[in-house]
Amino acid sequence: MPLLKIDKLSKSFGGLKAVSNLNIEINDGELIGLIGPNGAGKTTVFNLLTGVYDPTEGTVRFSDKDMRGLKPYQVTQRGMARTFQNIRLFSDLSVIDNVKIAYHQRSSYGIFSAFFRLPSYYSGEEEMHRKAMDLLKIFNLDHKAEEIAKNLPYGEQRRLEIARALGTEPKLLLLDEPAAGMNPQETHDLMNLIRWIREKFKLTILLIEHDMSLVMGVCERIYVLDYGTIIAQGAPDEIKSNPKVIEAYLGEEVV
Ligand SMILES: Nc1ncnc2c1ncn2[C@@H]1O[C@H](COP(=O)(O)OP(=O)(O)OP(=O)(O)O)[C@@H](O)[C@H]1O
Repeated sequence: MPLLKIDKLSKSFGGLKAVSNLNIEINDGELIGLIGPNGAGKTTVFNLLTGVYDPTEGTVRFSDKDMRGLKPYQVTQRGMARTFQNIRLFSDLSVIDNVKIAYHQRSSYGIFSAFFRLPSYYSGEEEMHRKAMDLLKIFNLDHKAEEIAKNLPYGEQRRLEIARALGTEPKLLLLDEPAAGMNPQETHDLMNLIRWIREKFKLTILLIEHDMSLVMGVCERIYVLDYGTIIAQGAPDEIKSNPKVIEAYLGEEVV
Protein backbone atom coordinates (compact mmCIF):
# COMPACT_ATOMS: atom_id res chain seq x y z
CA MET A 1 0.00 0.00 0.00
CA PRO A 2 1.48 3.40 -0.96
CA LEU A 3 1.90 6.05 1.74
CA LEU A 4 0.33 8.65 -0.55
CA LYS A 5 -2.18 7.86 -3.26
CA ILE A 6 -3.47 10.69 -5.41
CA ASP A 7 -6.33 9.52 -7.58
CA LYS A 8 -7.81 11.46 -10.53
CA LEU A 9 -7.23 14.75 -8.74
CA SER A 10 -8.38 17.94 -10.48
CA LYS A 11 -8.60 21.59 -9.53
CA SER A 12 -10.20 24.33 -11.59
CA PHE A 13 -10.03 28.06 -10.99
CA GLY A 14 -12.97 29.39 -13.02
CA GLY A 15 -12.27 28.20 -16.55
CA LEU A 16 -8.64 27.28 -15.85
CA LYS A 17 -7.83 23.65 -15.10
CA ALA A 18 -4.73 24.13 -12.95
CA VAL A 19 -4.54 20.38 -12.18
CA SER A 20 -6.25 17.77 -14.28
CA ASN A 21 -6.79 14.06 -13.63
CA LEU A 22 -3.62 13.65 -11.60
CA ASN A 23 -2.51 10.19 -10.46
CA ILE A 24 0.53 9.84 -8.21
CA GLU A 25 1.59 7.04 -5.86
CA ILE A 26 4.44 7.42 -3.38
CA ASN A 27 5.74 4.57 -1.25
CA ASP A 28 7.09 4.82 2.25
CA GLY A 29 10.66 6.13 2.25
CA GLU A 30 10.77 7.31 -1.36
CA LEU A 31 12.27 10.63 -2.46
CA ILE A 32 10.20 11.86 -5.38
CA GLY A 33 10.48 14.94 -7.60
CA LEU A 34 7.62 16.96 -9.06
CA ILE A 35 8.85 19.19 -11.85
CA GLY A 36 7.40 21.21 -14.71
CA PRO A 37 7.58 24.62 -16.35
CA ASN A 38 6.28 27.76 -14.65
CA GLY A 39 2.53 27.64 -14.08
CA ALA A 40 2.35 23.86 -14.64
CA GLY A 41 0.35 23.34 -11.44
CA LYS A 42 3.00 22.09 -9.00
CA THR A 43 2.22 24.40 -6.08
CA THR A 44 -1.50 23.81 -6.64
CA VAL A 45 -0.82 20.10 -6.07
CA PHE A 46 0.83 20.93 -2.71
CA ASN A 47 -2.11 23.18 -1.82
CA LEU A 48 -4.52 20.34 -2.62
CA LEU A 49 -2.51 17.85 -0.56
CA THR A 50 -2.32 20.12 2.49
CA GLY A 51 -5.97 21.20 2.64
CA VAL A 52 -5.40 24.77 1.40
CA TYR A 53 -7.67 24.01 -1.57
CA ASP A 54 -10.50 21.50 -1.91
CA PRO A 55 -10.20 19.46 -5.08
CA THR A 56 -12.77 19.93 -7.82
CA GLU A 57 -12.58 16.17 -8.37
CA GLY A 58 -10.58 13.18 -7.17
CA THR A 59 -9.21 11.88 -3.90
CA VAL A 60 -6.07 11.91 -1.78
CA ARG A 61 -5.35 9.00 0.55
CA PHE A 62 -2.53 9.27 3.05
CA SER A 63 -1.57 6.31 5.28
CA ASP A 64 -4.68 4.70 3.78
CA LYS A 65 -6.97 7.44 5.13
CA ASP A 66 -9.14 9.76 3.06
CA MET A 67 -7.87 13.34 3.45
CA ARG A 68 -11.00 14.96 2.05
CA GLY A 69 -12.22 18.07 3.85
CA LEU A 70 -9.32 18.31 6.32
CA LYS A 71 -8.03 21.73 7.31
CA PRO A 72 -4.28 22.44 6.94
CA TYR A 73 -3.61 21.97 10.69
CA GLN A 74 -5.41 18.60 10.61
CA VAL A 75 -3.28 17.54 7.65
CA THR A 76 -0.20 18.46 9.70
CA GLN A 77 -1.49 16.37 12.62
CA ARG A 78 -1.91 13.40 10.28
CA GLY A 79 1.81 13.60 9.48
CA MET A 80 2.27 15.78 6.40
CA ALA A 81 4.44 18.92 6.59
CA ARG A 82 5.50 21.42 3.97
CA THR A 83 7.74 24.32 3.20
CA PHE A 84 6.78 27.20 0.92
CA GLN A 85 8.13 28.65 -2.30
CA ASN A 86 8.29 32.04 -0.61
CA ILE A 87 9.68 31.48 2.86
CA ARG A 88 6.97 31.73 5.52
CA LEU A 89 8.64 31.88 8.90
CA PHE A 90 7.32 33.72 11.94
CA SER A 91 9.80 36.38 11.00
CA ASP A 92 9.63 38.41 14.24
CA LEU A 93 10.09 35.38 16.50
CA SER A 94 13.38 33.81 17.48
CA VAL A 95 14.83 30.89 15.57
CA ILE A 96 14.08 28.45 18.39
CA ASP A 97 10.52 29.70 18.87
CA ASN A 98 9.84 29.02 15.20
CA VAL A 99 10.71 25.36 15.79
CA LYS A 100 8.96 25.15 19.18
CA ILE A 101 5.71 26.32 17.64
CA ALA A 102 5.90 23.32 15.34
CA TYR A 103 6.34 20.97 18.31
CA HIS A 104 3.37 22.60 20.04
CA GLN A 105 1.15 21.28 17.27
CA ARG A 106 2.12 17.80 18.42
CA SER A 107 2.44 18.41 22.17
CA SER A 108 0.94 15.90 24.59
CA TYR A 109 -0.02 18.35 27.35
CA GLY A 110 -3.33 20.08 26.89
CA ILE A 111 -4.38 23.68 27.06
CA PHE A 112 -5.65 23.05 30.64
CA SER A 113 -2.21 22.20 32.01
CA ALA A 114 -0.64 25.02 30.00
CA PHE A 115 -3.12 27.53 31.45
CA PHE A 116 -2.64 26.41 35.03
CA ARG A 117 1.09 25.83 34.56
CA LEU A 118 0.86 22.25 35.85
CA PRO A 119 4.01 20.08 36.16
CA SER A 120 3.15 18.33 32.90
CA TYR A 121 3.34 21.74 31.21
CA TYR A 122 6.88 22.40 32.47
CA SER A 123 8.18 18.94 31.62
CA GLY A 124 6.53 19.29 28.21
CA GLU A 125 8.18 22.66 27.67
CA GLU A 126 11.60 21.34 28.69
CA GLU A 127 11.29 18.38 26.39
CA MET A 128 10.19 20.65 23.54
CA HIS A 129 13.13 22.99 24.10
CA ARG A 130 15.55 20.08 24.06
CA LYS A 131 14.03 18.59 20.91
CA ALA A 132 14.03 21.98 19.17
CA MET A 133 17.70 22.51 20.04
CA ASP A 134 18.55 19.03 18.73
CA LEU A 135 16.87 19.89 15.43
CA LEU A 136 18.65 23.23 15.21
CA LYS A 137 21.97 21.42 15.74
CA ILE A 138 21.27 19.17 12.78
CA PHE A 139 20.67 22.24 10.64
CA ASN A 140 23.70 23.99 12.08
CA LEU A 141 21.51 26.74 13.47
CA ASP A 142 21.85 26.05 17.20
CA HIS A 143 24.29 28.92 17.71
CA LYS A 144 21.59 31.23 16.29
CA ALA A 145 18.73 29.91 18.44
CA GLU A 146 17.98 33.27 20.05
CA GLU A 147 18.30 35.39 16.90
CA ILE A 148 15.23 36.85 15.28
CA ALA A 149 14.34 34.72 12.25
CA LYS A 150 14.15 37.60 9.77
CA ASN A 151 17.76 38.57 10.56
CA LEU A 152 19.18 35.27 9.32
CA PRO A 153 20.80 35.15 5.90
CA TYR A 154 18.52 33.78 3.19
CA GLY A 155 20.07 30.29 2.98
CA GLU A 156 19.70 29.85 6.75
CA GLN A 157 16.06 30.94 6.64
CA ARG A 158 15.46 28.21 4.07
CA ARG A 159 17.12 25.65 6.35
CA LEU A 160 15.10 26.91 9.32
CA GLU A 161 11.89 26.42 7.35
CA ILE A 162 12.79 22.77 6.82
CA ALA A 163 13.72 22.40 10.50
CA ARG A 164 10.37 23.88 11.49
CA ALA A 165 8.52 21.49 9.17
CA LEU A 166 10.37 18.57 10.80
CA GLY A 167 9.29 19.87 14.20
CA THR A 168 5.78 18.65 13.43
CA GLU A 169 7.27 15.13 13.19
CA PRO A 170 5.95 14.34 9.73
CA LYS A 171 5.97 11.09 7.78
CA LEU A 172 5.74 12.95 4.49
CA LEU A 173 7.68 16.16 3.86
CA LEU A 174 6.66 18.40 0.95
CA LEU A 175 9.42 20.78 -0.12
CA ASP A 176 8.44 23.61 -2.49
CA GLU A 177 11.55 24.85 -4.28
CA PRO A 178 13.92 24.52 -1.33
CA ALA A 179 16.92 25.62 -3.42
CA ALA A 180 15.28 28.79 -4.75
CA GLY A 181 17.67 31.71 -4.36
CA MET A 182 20.56 29.53 -3.16
CA ASN A 183 24.02 29.64 -4.70
CA PRO A 184 25.54 26.42 -6.18
CA GLN A 185 27.45 25.60 -2.98
CA GLU A 186 24.35 26.07 -0.81
CA THR A 187 22.33 23.95 -3.26
CA HIS A 188 24.93 21.20 -3.11
CA ASP A 189 24.89 21.26 0.71
CA LEU A 190 21.09 21.23 0.67
CA MET A 191 21.12 18.15 -1.54
CA ASN A 192 23.22 16.28 1.02
CA LEU A 193 21.04 17.57 3.85
CA ILE A 194 17.85 16.32 2.16
CA ARG A 195 19.36 12.86 1.68
CA TRP A 196 20.55 12.81 5.26
CA ILE A 197 17.29 13.91 6.91
CA ARG A 198 15.42 11.33 4.89
CA GLU A 199 17.51 8.58 6.48
CA LYS A 200 17.69 10.11 9.94
CA PHE A 201 13.94 10.86 10.27
CA LYS A 202 12.73 7.93 8.14
CA LEU A 203 10.92 10.40 5.91
CA THR A 204 9.18 10.20 2.61
CA ILE A 205 9.83 13.34 0.57
CA LEU A 206 8.05 15.00 -2.35
CA LEU A 207 10.09 17.82 -3.80
CA ILE A 208 9.20 20.61 -6.22
CA GLU A 209 12.32 22.12 -7.69
CA HIS A 210 13.52 24.04 -10.71
CA ASP A 211 17.18 23.31 -10.04
CA MET A 212 17.70 20.24 -12.20
CA SER A 213 21.05 19.33 -10.67
CA LEU A 214 19.30 18.95 -7.33
CA VAL A 215 16.25 17.08 -8.69
CA MET A 216 18.29 14.70 -10.83
CA GLY A 217 20.83 14.27 -8.02
CA VAL A 218 18.50 13.24 -5.18
CA CYS A 219 15.21 11.95 -6.60
CA GLU A 220 14.59 8.27 -7.28
CA ARG A 221 11.55 8.94 -9.45
CA ILE A 222 10.25 12.11 -11.03
CA TYR A 223 6.79 13.20 -12.17
CA VAL A 224 6.64 15.90 -14.84
CA LEU A 225 3.63 18.22 -14.94
CA ASP A 226 2.72 20.41 -17.88
CA TYR A 227 -0.52 22.40 -18.08
CA GLY A 228 -1.82 20.51 -15.05
CA THR A 229 -1.33 16.98 -16.39
CA ILE A 230 1.43 14.41 -15.94
CA ILE A 231 3.33 14.14 -19.22
CA ALA A 232 6.06 11.81 -17.98
CA GLN A 233 7.24 9.83 -14.97
CA GLY A 234 10.27 7.70 -14.29
CA ALA A 235 13.87 7.59 -13.13
CA PRO A 236 16.00 10.74 -13.64
CA ASP A 237 17.79 9.29 -16.70
CA GLU A 238 14.51 8.42 -18.41
CA ILE A 239 13.11 11.87 -17.70
CA LYS A 240 16.19 13.67 -19.06
CA SER A 241 15.88 11.94 -22.42
CA ASN A 242 12.07 11.96 -22.69
CA PRO A 243 11.07 13.93 -25.85
CA LYS A 244 7.82 15.21 -24.26
CA VAL A 245 9.79 16.62 -21.32
CA ILE A 246 12.36 18.24 -23.58
CA GLU A 247 9.56 19.81 -25.61
CA ALA A 248 7.77 21.12 -22.50
CA TYR A 249 11.01 22.69 -21.35
CA LEU A 250 11.99 23.98 -24.80
CA GLY A 251 14.30 26.87 -24.24
CA GLU A 252 14.96 25.85 -20.64
CA GLU A 253 17.74 23.69 -19.27
CA VAL A 254 16.64 20.13 -18.41
CA VAL A 255 19.99 18.47 -17.77
N1 LIG B 1 -5.78 30.72 -6.36
C1 LIG B 1 -5.70 30.74 -7.68
N2 LIG B 1 -6.63 31.38 -8.43
C2 LIG B 1 -6.56 31.37 -9.77
N3 LIG B 1 -5.59 30.78 -10.50
C3 LIG B 1 -4.63 30.14 -9.81
C4 LIG B 1 -4.62 30.07 -8.37
N4 LIG B 1 -3.53 29.36 -7.99
C5 LIG B 1 -2.89 29.00 -9.11
N5 LIG B 1 -3.55 29.45 -10.20
C6 LIG B 1 -3.18 29.23 -11.59
O1 LIG B 1 -3.01 27.83 -11.75
C7 LIG B 1 -1.91 27.56 -12.62
C8 LIG B 1 -0.90 26.70 -11.90
O2 LIG B 1 -0.25 27.49 -10.90
P1 LIG B 1 0.83 26.90 -9.89
O3 LIG B 1 1.24 28.01 -8.99
O4 LIG B 1 0.29 25.66 -9.27
O5 LIG B 1 2.01 26.52 -10.88
P2 LIG B 1 3.50 26.08 -10.55
O6 LIG B 1 3.79 24.90 -11.40
O7 LIG B 1 3.68 25.93 -9.09
O8 LIG B 1 4.31 27.34 -11.09
P3 LIG B 1 5.73 27.96 -10.63
O9 LIG B 1 6.78 26.97 -11.02
O10 LIG B 1 5.81 29.22 -11.43
O11 LIG B 1 5.64 28.18 -9.16
C9 LIG B 1 -1.35 28.91 -13.06
O12 LIG B 1 -1.92 29.23 -14.31
C10 LIG B 1 -1.83 29.85 -11.98
O13 LIG B 1 -1.99 31.15 -12.47
